[in-house]
Amino acid sequence: MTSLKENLLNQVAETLPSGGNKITIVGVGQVGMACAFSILAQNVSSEICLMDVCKDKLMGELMDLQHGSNFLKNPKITASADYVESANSRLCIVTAGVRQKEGESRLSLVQRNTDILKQIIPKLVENSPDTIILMVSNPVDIMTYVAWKLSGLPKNRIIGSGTNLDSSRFRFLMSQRLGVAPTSCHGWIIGEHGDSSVPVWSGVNIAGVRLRELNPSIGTAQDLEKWCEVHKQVVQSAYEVIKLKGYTSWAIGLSTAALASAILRNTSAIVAVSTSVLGEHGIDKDVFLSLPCVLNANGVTHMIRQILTADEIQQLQKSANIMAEVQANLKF
Ligand SMILES: NC(=O)C1=CN([C@@H]2O[C@H](COP(=O)(O)OP(=O)(O)OC[C@H]3O[C@@H](n4cnc5c(N)ncnc54)[C@H](O)[C@@H]3O)[C@@H](O)[C@H]2O)C=CC1
Ligand SMILES: CC(=O)C(=O)O
Repeated sequence: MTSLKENLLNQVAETLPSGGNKITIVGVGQVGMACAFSILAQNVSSEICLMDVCKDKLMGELMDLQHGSNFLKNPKITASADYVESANSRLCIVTAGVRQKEGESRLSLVQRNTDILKQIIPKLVENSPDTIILMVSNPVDIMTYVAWKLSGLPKNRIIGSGTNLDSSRFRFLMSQRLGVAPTSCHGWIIGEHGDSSVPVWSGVNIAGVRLRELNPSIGTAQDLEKWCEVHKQVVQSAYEVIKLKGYTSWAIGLSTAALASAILRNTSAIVAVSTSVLGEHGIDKDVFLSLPCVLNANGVTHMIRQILTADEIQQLQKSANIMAEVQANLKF
């Protein structure tokens, strides 16, 4: 018997398996779902594959998102615990793993999340050998290094969400002090996404006016206006939000969607992401840290040679040494 579907649709060609902008998100916890929602709501991709080991949660999240399809741009949303479903992904975003408890540092998660990545990264690459991997799981700089080692991919195609989020927090907090929009406050946080992050006070500017020219001690202990508190608040942000609501999610979801957009739309946006920094600013360790990078369909294609002060370089090298020390004790 001919089905209703066959009577309705006269097939004239095959449907392609993928539209070419597929994103796989591994881990459907608070962060993975905030990434998925931001990507779908902003129409960054029309095809999302969700993956997790927790099958009930995976199916629940899948159905809940699918039921909103009518209010989106007709995305194709799938979910599976089998990595075959992730095949042909342009981008794989990894948010799987444990998160900090109240007061716990990101670095304390390192071995637990390394062990989890061993189950994930090789399977992603096997099914999507041309993919770009965007790491979000913490400690993100070290997890990006681990993913690079496990994947065998070139360094330009392994990226960490890094200090794109810290820089956004910095710009928001500056905007609160100055009463102008966050996007009009220009400033970069580089180095570790975490406790040793480096604020580039020498470059902070509004409309090209460098704040250090107006206040030469900005960011230092001598500054009477205590602008250094803004960076302290950035470092404390995650600890504070985790204390209040148990986890952070919306800001990292939005930050990740912006990075995914730069990759899928090949924009060459300049963003602070975690990348291999061996040889940059005198760093002699094989570690991943954030610097302003050009991000496009080939991943990180360039790093910006920021003009840093001697103190900023020293802080960056300190970040690199901390990363190298933790990496030396990792069991792969
Ligand atoms: N880079 C950044 O700026 C940020 C990073 N994070 C990090 O993101 C990670 C996830 O955080 P949340 O989503 O809040 O945690 P969560 O506990 O809500 O979700 C983690 C998910 O990972 C899944 N998972 C665990 N092992 C897995 C495996 N082998 N394969 C597939 N899925 C697996 C779990 O089932 C769970 O659904 C944490 O490491 C957290 O520290 C969180 C916020 C910001
Ligand atoms: C948890 C974390 O890394 C953040 O929100 O910055």
